[in-house]
Amino acid sequence: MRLAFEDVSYSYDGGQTKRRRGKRAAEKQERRADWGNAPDARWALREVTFAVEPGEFFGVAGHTGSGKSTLIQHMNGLVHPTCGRVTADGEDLAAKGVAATVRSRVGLVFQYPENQLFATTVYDDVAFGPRNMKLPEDEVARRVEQALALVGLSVDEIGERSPFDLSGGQQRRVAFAGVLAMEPEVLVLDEPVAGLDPLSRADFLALIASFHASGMTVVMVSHSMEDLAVLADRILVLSEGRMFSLGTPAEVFADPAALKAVGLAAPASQAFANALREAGFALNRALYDEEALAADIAAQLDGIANGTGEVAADAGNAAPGAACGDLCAEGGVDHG
Ligand SMILES: Nc1ncnc2c1ncn2[C@@H]1O[C@H](COP(=O)(O)OP(=O)(O)OP(=O)(O)O)[C@@H](O)[C@H]1O
Repeated sequence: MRLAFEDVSYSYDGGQTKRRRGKRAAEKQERRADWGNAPDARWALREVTFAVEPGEFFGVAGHTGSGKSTLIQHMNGLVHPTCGRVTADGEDLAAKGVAATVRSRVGLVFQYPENQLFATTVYDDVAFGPRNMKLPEDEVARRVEQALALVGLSVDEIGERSPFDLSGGQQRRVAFAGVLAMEPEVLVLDEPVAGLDPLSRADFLALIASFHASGMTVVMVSHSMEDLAVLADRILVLSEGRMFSLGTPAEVFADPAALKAVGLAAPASQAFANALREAGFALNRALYDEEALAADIAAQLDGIANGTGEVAADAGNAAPGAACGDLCAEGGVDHG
C-alpha cells in the first residue's frame, strides 16, 4: 500500500476534523481553511507532503511536540487533515467508509501499547481485532496463534493467562500481537522500544526488522537516531509540525549542525566520524555506524603503521589517544 500525504495541515484547535461533502459543506470547508490560515491558529502539522512507498522502512524523527504522533494518526484515518488529504493507494481516507477499510490494513501500535491491554486472557486480547473483523472463529484462532508466534510467544503457554500477570516486555509483545493478528500490510509504530531495557530493546528492534524483511511496510517514530540510521530506508524529520528534511539516513545526517538546530543529534558514530573528518581523517562513507567507523579507523591506522596510509595534516592530533601517540612517535603521521 502507498500512503500519500498531500499538503496536509492539522490543527487540534480546528474542532471538526471530518471533511464534509456537498456545496454547503465545501463552503464550510473553505471557511475552515480560511480560519486555519489565521496567524494565531495552532498547528500540529503544517503543509506536509510525502509518500510512504510499499515495502519501505520509513522513519519519523523530531523533537518533542514536533507532530510525529499526530502525523501517524493520519495514516489509518484516526484523525483527518484540517486541510489537504491523506490517501491510501489513491483513496482519500476522509471519504466515507475508506478509513474503516484501511484500518485493518494499516496497523497502528501506540506508545506503551501494553497500557491498552484489556481482556481477561491473552487469547481474547489478541483475538479482539480479528473478531471485530467478523472472521470465523477458526480463522481467529489461526491468527491468534500465528501472531503470538511472530512475537515469540506460545498460545499454548500463555493463551489462557491474564495479560496483566505477564512481564512488561511480554505485555508489549502481546499488544504487538493484537495488531499483527489483523495481518496489516503497513505497521505503524510510535516509539516501539520506549521504556524497555537494553536487551528487550534489541530483541524488539530485531523483531521489527524481521517484519520488514518479510515484506511489510514499516513506519517507525523514534527518538533514537542510531536505530533509525540502522533500520530506515528514509527518514522524515519534523520540526514544529513542518517537514524539516526527508531523505536517506546518509542525507538526513549529513548536516549535524542543522539537525542540532531542531533539537536532534546525529547518531554518535556519525558525529564522531564527522569530528575525525574535520580533524583530517579521510573517512569517505556517507553514513557511519559503529562497525563501519571502527573498520575504517583500523584500516587507516594499519595503513599508517605500514607506511602506506594517507592521513591529512593534523590527523594525529585527533586520532584516539594511545594509538595516535605511538604512531606519532614512529613518525607515521605527517604533521606538515
Ligand atoms: N489532543 C491534543 N489536543 C491539543 N493539542 C495537542 C493534542 N495532542 C498533541 N497536541 C499538540 O500538537 C503538537 C504535536 O504533538 P504530537 O504529540 O503530535 O508531537 P510528537 O512529536 O509526537 O511529541 P512527542 O515526541 O512528545 O510524543 C504539540 O504542540 C502538542 O502539544
